Amino acid sequence: MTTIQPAPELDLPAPSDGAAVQVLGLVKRYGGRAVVDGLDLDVGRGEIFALLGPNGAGKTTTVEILEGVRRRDAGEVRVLGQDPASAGRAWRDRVGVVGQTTGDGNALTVRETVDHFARYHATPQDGDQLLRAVGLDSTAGTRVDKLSGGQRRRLEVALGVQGRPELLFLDEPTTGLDPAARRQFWSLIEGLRDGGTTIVLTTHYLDEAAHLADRVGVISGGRLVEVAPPAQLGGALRDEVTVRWTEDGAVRELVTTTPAALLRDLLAVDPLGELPDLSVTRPGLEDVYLRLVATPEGEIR
Ligand SMILES: Nc1ncnc2c1ncn2[C@@H]1O[C@H](COP(=O)(O)OP(=O)(O)OP(=O)(O)O)[C@@H](O)[C@H]1O
Repeated sequence: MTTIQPAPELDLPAPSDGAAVQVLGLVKRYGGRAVVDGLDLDVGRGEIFALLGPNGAGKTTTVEILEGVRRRDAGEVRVLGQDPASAGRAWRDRVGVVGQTTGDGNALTVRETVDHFARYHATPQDGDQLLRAVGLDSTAGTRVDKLSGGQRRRLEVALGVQGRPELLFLDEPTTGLDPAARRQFWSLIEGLRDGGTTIVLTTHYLDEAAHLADRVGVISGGRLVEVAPPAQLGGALRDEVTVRWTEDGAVRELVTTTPAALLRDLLAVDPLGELPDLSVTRPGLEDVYLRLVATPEGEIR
């Protein structure tokens, strides 16, 4: 059985004030088609912000523009107070990036890789501490091309936080990790947040967004359709309760914002009657999310 250890403490930068990310009217087009289409976004310092959205919604494009590795066609972007399109080396040192996994390996060991990349940072994390934090201390002598997919992902996360970034971008960080490794990763991220690091992550896992994020932004068709703390996502949609029961052998279903009144009305028809198989269900995060990203025709955008 795998024991989930709390992530060891990392040595982190002191938090500073002001917004970490400010985006206004961001547009990115490919071949005349806007894949990011007037996106506005603010992320506060010290916040964990999760971008959720279906395949092709524009998450990676947005995050890569914020990282300064993709050009935008229009809009204002400030990341740690600077425009990433023109920011220099000193800014790059303050930003950590963990992109979508490449699956590439090399003949260096895990430890050699960590030591190699340490040279690129002014004040890198201690290598032993870093490998312990991502659960790779017992794999330090293994060649990178011999790692499992999940172990490689841990190494990529280690390299992303090695320079003690003030702001960390994580693109689908736990894709390919087993449940225990995901939990360990979550505690690593919480440790970073507790130390003052701002984190912007993209994910397809609703439980991950619900567990980690202070706020979730739902992106669909290149626009942010909603931003809220996970428990408040969907606003009024959350009040739409589904009441189900069986009547004359058939399942009946009604959606209402006033379930008590509906039940009173149903029982008033036959006060001594029963409502077999009665259930009253509030929508979960997944129901709300699917409604937010659906087109008026009910398809996923
Ligand atoms: N270099 C490119 N040239 C042309 N189209 C692109 C390019 N990169 C991305 N796209 C298109 O832009 C749209 C948004 O892609 P993006 O990768 O940002 O989506 P995503 O929300 O990250 O999706 P996923 O969840 O699948 O990773 C998609 O339709 C994609 O095909």
